[in-house]
Amino acid sequence: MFISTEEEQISLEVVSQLCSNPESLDGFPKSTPPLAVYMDVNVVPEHEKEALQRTIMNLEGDIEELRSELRSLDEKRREALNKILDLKGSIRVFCRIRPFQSTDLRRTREPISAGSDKIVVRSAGIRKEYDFDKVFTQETSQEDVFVEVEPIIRSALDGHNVCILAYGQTGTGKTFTMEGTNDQLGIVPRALEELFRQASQDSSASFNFSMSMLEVYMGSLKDLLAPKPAARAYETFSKCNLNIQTDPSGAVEIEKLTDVPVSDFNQANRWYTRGKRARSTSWTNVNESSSRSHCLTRITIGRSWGPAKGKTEVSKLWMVDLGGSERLLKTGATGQTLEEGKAINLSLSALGDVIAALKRKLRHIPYRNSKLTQILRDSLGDGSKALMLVHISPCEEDVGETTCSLNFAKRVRAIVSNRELPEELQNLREKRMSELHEEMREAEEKCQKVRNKLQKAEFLLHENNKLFSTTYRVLEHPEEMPVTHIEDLKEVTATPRTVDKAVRKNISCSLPRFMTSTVASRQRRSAADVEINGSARISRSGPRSSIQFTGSQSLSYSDAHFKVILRNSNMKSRLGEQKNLLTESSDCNGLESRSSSIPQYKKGTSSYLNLRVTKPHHRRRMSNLI
Ligand SMILES: Nc1ncnc2c1ncn2[C@@H]1O[C@H](COP(=O)(O)OP(=O)(O)OP(=O)(O)O)[C@@H](O)[C@H]1O
Repeated sequence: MFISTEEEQISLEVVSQLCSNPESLDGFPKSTPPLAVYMDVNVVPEHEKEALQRTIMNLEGDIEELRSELRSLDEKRREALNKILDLKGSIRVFCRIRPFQSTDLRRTREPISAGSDKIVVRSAGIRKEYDFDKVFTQETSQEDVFVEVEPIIRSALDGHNVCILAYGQTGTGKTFTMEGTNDQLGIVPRALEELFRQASQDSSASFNFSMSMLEVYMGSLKDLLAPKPAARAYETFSKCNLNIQTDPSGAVEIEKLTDVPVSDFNQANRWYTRGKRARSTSWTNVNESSSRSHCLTRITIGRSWGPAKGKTEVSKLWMVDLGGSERLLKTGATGQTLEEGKAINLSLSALGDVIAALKRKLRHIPYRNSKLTQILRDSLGDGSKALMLVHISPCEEDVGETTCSLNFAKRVRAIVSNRELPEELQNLREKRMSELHEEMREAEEKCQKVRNKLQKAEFLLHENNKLFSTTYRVLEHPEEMPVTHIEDLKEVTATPRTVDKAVRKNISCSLPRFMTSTVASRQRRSAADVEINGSARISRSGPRSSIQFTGSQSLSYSDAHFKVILRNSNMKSRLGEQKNLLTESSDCNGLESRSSSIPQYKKGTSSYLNLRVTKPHHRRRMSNLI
């Protein structure tokens, strides 16, 4: 700490030395051996600084270890989840039955009966059974549906391409399942929320998200998040006919498709609402129902992990509300409606072919047969996960459509159901499944424990770093000094002007004329004072370091010892003993350059020198002054 007067800045180090050795004031400096003056002074002893540095280093080491432990646990959890999903099948098919509605013709006999993974249809004396990975009955809530969907969303965060498709006859609840309503949110908004929630909890990786929405209508692609003029009018549709590109690695990109970065759920949800609005208004010239097209929402997930988050990978989560499947003969569609129906049926049939080929592990997968399958190519193939939700109506009059949808599901499922496996294999599969679930649960539990430890260690590191920087940086940058220091400094610097003007006047008078302050120097000084006071105000509102200086460690100009020193220096000035030294140091250049011309015994030890030298980095604990 140093003290600033009108004409001199006096190191408190000198004050400290002098106060602890009052005799040195007499005949100073020639009558006493040179005092040891520490030019590089710190408020806190060096060993405390080192201890704090050691603590910080240890904490940094701990954090690195915890992070790597978290990474390997997360890797275990990912592997287990992946195996579970693979065992369950990388393409899974669920069925959801829409509840009866007031507009439905209710018959006493209901053609559909449901089990947890089975649907039975009875119609015209024929009974047909369909197996599913999961069946959602009319009572199933949106939340219960999402619980089953959630693991596949986690899998998208883990780096897999994922595709969730809602399939079914018009009016069976595809949009209800995907979008939902304001009070019964569907899969898309829930998935967006879940992605951001899980990403924020995953400290083993960092994530960034972007979002696109497009519509496939009669084989053409339309960007739903494009700037408004391009999205509004039907005439501009052709301009929105985007091209699908596939690179040699098989990754699909849609040329010029708007891809907006989204940083939180609210932002993503706003874009989603905008895309839905664009979908519902964009085709009003062409058709009245949005079910004439497929609506695709894509979330691109960038994941960085590993040491220094150096590894990155990108995955895609597609959520698709497919166009309604129709039996064209039954609806008696003609003209444009007939063409739309044909286009939808063709693309749905192409989708069925692709999924069935993938299920059967065929060598040729017919992706090229429709725009829809070209777009989803890299999210339906190897290493990706797909979930199809087939929607059916509970009504008797829709039983034909229902059977078509269930047959489609049977085809894409294309696996031997668990019940059809030999008992031994069934048991093995079940056993492996429960082992994997246990592995995953354990890994998740451990992850949580490590995460808690990591949080604590990071908090401690932050606090120690704060302590270090407030303590040691302040020593070098007094303007950043915590409030108690500032108060001390203010007391020391302000008091002379208000309390001890006479002392300053004496000092000033004792100096040769060329050493006294000019108008400009006074202006500079008052500007600096304003800065110090300003800093003090700012610092007061900021957090305080846990290392605080006590009142006893401050020194003011009203301090008796200090006045003695000032008087003494004043007296010596009057005697002209300082003249040479003061002249030498008055250029305010570095001490090094001056010291060469100073006799050895005065180098770094002369209190005279210190009385004159301004060394803003110098601070000294004041407790030994008292
Ligand atoms: N599980 C459900 N619970 C409550 N209401 C539902 C459910 N499924 C569908 N509905 C209601 O049924 C009606 C038709 O649903 P929706 O529009 O989602 O069908 P869709 O298959 O998307 O039709 P389209 O193919 O024409 O787009 C809506 O009013 C919707 O709210």
